[in-house]
Amino acid sequence: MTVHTQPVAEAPDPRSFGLPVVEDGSIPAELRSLVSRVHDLIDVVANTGADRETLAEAAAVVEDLTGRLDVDRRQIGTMVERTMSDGTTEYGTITNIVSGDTSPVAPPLFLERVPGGLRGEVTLNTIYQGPPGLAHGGWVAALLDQAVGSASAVETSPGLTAKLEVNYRRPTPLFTPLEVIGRVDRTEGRKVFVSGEIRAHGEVTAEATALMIRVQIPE
Ligand SMILES: CCCCCCCCCCCCCC(=O)SCCNC(=O)CCNC(=O)[C@H](O)C(C)(C)COP(=O)(O)OP(=O)(O)OC[C@H]1O[C@@H](n2cnc3c(N)ncnc32)[C@H](O)[C@@H]1OP(=O)(O)O
Repeated sequence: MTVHTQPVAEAPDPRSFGLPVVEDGSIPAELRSLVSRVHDLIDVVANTGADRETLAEAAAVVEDLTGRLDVDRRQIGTMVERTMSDGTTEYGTITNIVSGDTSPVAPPLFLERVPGGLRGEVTLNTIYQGPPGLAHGGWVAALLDQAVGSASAVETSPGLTAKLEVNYRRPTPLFTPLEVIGRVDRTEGRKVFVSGEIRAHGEVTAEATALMIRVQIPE
């Protein structure tokens, strides 16, 4: 068995997989603003007590907007290139449901490099509600999957999750800053063993171990 503690490969350029890449700085501020407002809209719509006339008007306005915006769709698999605070270049899928720049559903989770992995902070609203006032377990798993998958990508090279085990230690609250951590524990060829956790008020609410399989880079 070979155990690597150092990066085992250069991060591949997604263009070599035939994927389009946009720089995060080239995403228009107006689009970022729209994404943020639609995120708020989803939360409001899920909880509104507005009267029927207002609801009908809102549905018509949203239908009209949807039609106007449904032009020039990006190619599926479009990636965003960003430079992390330590200078590392990172790639992420632009509509990634957890951290995509243009996904209105994403919390979003932005992760920064720390020794051995990545760390981020996120606060969840009712979009992510499962039990009353608490995060849905599937979303807790999604946050952890993203954190450990991204940690694996920046510490070694990108891969897919082969196995993810989550221990739910405490309920994960909504409207509370959450610390999300992912790290690489060891690598063995294409296998990357990773772990992570979510903390609320410093207490671990969920922890995960996972196995990532690094994708093979085209020659
Ligand atoms: C450039 C692009 C940038 C992208 C940026 C991404 C950012 C990341 C953020 C994303 C975050 C979100 C992340 C997501 O959402 S990833 C999306 C969710 N995951 C998937 O859809 C993955 C589906 N599964 C597969 O595609 C294949 O099974 C994979 C690719 C995983 C392996 O199929 P592949 O044909 O390639 O490999 P192999 O079969 O030769 O196996 C190789 C080795 O691995 C061992 N093994 C395999 N499976 C398991 C298992 N379950 N338990 C234990 N061991 C397992 C196997 O025994 C062998 O070991 P060894 O015999 O060598 O010792």
